Amino acid sequence: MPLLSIALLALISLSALVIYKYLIHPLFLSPLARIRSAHWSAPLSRLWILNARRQELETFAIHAAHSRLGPIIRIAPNELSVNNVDGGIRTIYSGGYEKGTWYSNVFCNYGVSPMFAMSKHGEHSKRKRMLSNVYAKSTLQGSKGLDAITETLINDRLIPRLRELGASGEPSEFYFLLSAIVTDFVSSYIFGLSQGSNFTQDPGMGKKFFWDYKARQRFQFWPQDLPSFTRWMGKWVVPEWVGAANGDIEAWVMGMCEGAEEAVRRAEGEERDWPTVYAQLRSALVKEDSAQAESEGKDVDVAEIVRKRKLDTASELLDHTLAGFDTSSITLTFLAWELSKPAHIPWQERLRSELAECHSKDAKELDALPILHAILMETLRLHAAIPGNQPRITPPNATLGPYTNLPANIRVQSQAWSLHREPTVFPDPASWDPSRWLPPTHSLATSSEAQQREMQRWFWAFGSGGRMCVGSNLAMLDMKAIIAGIWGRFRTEGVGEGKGMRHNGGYVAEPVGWEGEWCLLRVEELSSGNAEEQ
Ligand code: HEM
Repeated sequence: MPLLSIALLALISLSALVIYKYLIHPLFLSPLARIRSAHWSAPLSRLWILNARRQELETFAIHAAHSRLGPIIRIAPNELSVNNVDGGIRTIYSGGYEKGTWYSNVFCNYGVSPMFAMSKHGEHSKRKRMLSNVYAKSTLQGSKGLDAITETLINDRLIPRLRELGASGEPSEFYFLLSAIVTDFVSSYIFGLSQGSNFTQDPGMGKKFFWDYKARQRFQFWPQDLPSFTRWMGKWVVPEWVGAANGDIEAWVMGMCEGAEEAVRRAEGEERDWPTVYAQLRSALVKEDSAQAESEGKDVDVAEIVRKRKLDTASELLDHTLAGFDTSSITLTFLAWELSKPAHIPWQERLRSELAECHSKDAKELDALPILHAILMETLRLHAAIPGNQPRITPPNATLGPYTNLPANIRVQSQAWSLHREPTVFPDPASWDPSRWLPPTHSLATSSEAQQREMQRWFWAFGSGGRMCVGSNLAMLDMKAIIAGIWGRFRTEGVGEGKGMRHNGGYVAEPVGWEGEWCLLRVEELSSGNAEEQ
């Protein structure tokens, strides 16, 4: 056979193979071919979804596609999005579907994975068992240390700061203020009040951290979705200053860890200065490594274990600090904005009356207030801080809704944005209406008991299953304390058109801002009534 014919034959075979692999199989033969596509190109390439992710518009693109095509859609050759509870989030997030590398590509600190980024179930659940107890509702509500932290943060930091802002007569940026107070809250519980941040009284430091964090977040797409390409392109896609900002955050958290370690060694002082989460993780890691050393017949050296585990500890607690700061500040900023709209002033007044009736304002009592709870739940629904995709990887022979025998290693994702806008569950889903969450016996309630149960099943602000938010109870507690601290004695009013309060359409939905402003509010201190300290 002449050489030319052999080459031609090879070329034809290669072309046939390429056509089969990249056209015929994904379009007609793949088990995913039965599933409706969000975009004509989705069965053939990831370009459409990657482009939406790069522009941080994915959440909206996926939502529009679900609204058109139903609860299970194909968004790339090997990627699905699912917007359903039964046959959807209940299957995907209740075990068996691992996290994959999407999280570990960016959520590693000091080069070490915290539990959030651990891809395998075994190591993740071991770490989660070490920490769940300090974040349990009963632990938090019974913690004298947290009680004292709350009192200091609200009475000595937040209220005086609001008073200053009110007295100035100028509108104030609430995104900064709320970021500062939630960071102080979460870092004080983790590391102890004296070791935690004090951004509320030092807004300059708070802003530095805020901008370092934004730098870290803005370039996440590249290493997260295109890790090999990013390694190859380096600073051409992720500028060097992002690494520097990240380094500053790591150094700051390491400083808090070192302060907490000293507090543990001193083992005395006020309850509010005890580093609850740090001490718990330290003791669990020491226990684990001591057992290992004993089983190998070696001496146990606690100081050496603490030194060896320094980065594991810091990485875990950096993640909790950032998770607590970012999500709660976004939620509270949207809440402040909603409550300050002229149409929602009646909700502000109802909240104030409810708070006036509540005397001790301890965590348990605040938790039981229906209006406060309804306002927060409605904000978490409409303005979920993590409304974007939470990807997982299918195990072999997975079943999702009517689709059986799905292959392993398919990326599947759900998003709170769409679950929370399901009109059959949340009527008039685009409107902020706390009354839907009020108990059916309340005079302003609009949902029956059965509707409330259904809303709870679809409510996904904190995720679900084994990877659900470990800090959800702390978040609810600190946000309720902050809301009570503000609207118990201050009135707020929106300034301008709120153009900055549009959601980002990525994994996290912070308000995107407009000309350097997010949520500008005017604050006024009320002279009477609810002015008791917490
Ligand atoms: C409004 C406040 C909060 C919201 C809306 C929120 C939301 C979430 C969501 C949706 C997840 C699952 C994410 C995923 O799998 O992709 C998550 C996980 C997590 N959150 Fe939160 N969170 C909040 C506050 C906090 C706080 C205060 C902490 C601090 C302790 C925290 C620590 C974590 C951690 C460590 C995980 C990973 C859990 C695991 O891997 O098992 N979060 N959060």
